[in-house]
Amino acid sequence: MNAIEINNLCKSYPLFSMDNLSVNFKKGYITGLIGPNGVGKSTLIKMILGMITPDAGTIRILGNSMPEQEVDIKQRISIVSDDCFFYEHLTIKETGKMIAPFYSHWNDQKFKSFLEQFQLSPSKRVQDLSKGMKIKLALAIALSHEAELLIMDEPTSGLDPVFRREMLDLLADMMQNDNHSILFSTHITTDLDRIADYTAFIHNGRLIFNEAKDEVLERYAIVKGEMQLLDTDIRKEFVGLRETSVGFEGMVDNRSRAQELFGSHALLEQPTLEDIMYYTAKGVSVHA
Ligand SMILES: Nc1ncnc2c1ncn2[C@@H]1O[C@H](COP(=O)(O)OP(=O)(O)OP(=O)(O)O)[C@@H](O)[C@H]1O
Repeated sequence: MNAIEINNLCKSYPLFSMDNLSVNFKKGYITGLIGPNGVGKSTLIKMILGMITPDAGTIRILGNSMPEQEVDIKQRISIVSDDCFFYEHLTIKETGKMIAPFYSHWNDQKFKSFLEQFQLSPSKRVQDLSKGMKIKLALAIALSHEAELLIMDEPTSGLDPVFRREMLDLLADMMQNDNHSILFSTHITTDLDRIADYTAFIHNGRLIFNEAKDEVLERYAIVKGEMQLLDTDIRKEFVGLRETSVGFEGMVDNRSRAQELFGSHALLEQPTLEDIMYYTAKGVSVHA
């Protein structure tokens, strides 16, 4: 069962295009959406949320079609992003009061308890909140109306490491309930190391992979060796390659193939999600 199903989604801007992107995000899991700057993560999330109209393609969320069933969908999802809009002149308490009637499952007790936990004073005005505090407010709202799907666009970028950790723990707790799903777009791949079950990697408007995180980390490998191991054919095996005067370091997307090719002549290491992002973005022409 999928929380989000995207089929043949297209969107073109003068200097960017997403062509026929198809991807499903599984229900009951946390999927991390990763990719370098400007590859289309926010564009994808905004299309999912109906904030941008796709040129073509279909989007289904929790079994319902966007935008046709947007009103029902919005009751069942929560959004946290650093451009969540709040009225600047309202206090936190007034903001909660204003938002509550929009949700049939709003839980005011929960909202108050998150404000306390996040050390947000109800009498403080939105205009006086820091960027990180606004994210905390968005999260308190998001977690207070029994949403089944939480969509987060770069939620941790304005947060200090202490609250970031606290937030990741909260999300992990939320996942104890099988009915919940999270789509979490971020540059901070270490956050995903901690909590993501699946990782979807987008590059230049294309989906590179959407797989269980642990399988991705096992499939890819960093290969380190001496320059004489490289020839034209071997170079083509690399997703990304970085050469120095003393040797090379590159990434392949098939660890078993690399083991066959290099045997004990090269060192194979497990990459991090950040390595995978770096080498895929840079390609084979990286020189140190
Ligand atoms: N309204 C727009 N008009 C023209 N180009 C746009 C518009 N919105 C986004 N773009 C372009 O589309 C591309 C993808 O942008 P998007 O914000 O989706 O990237 P991103 O992967 O979320 O990046 P980041 O990680 O930096 O937030 C970028 O090249 C951006 O300049």
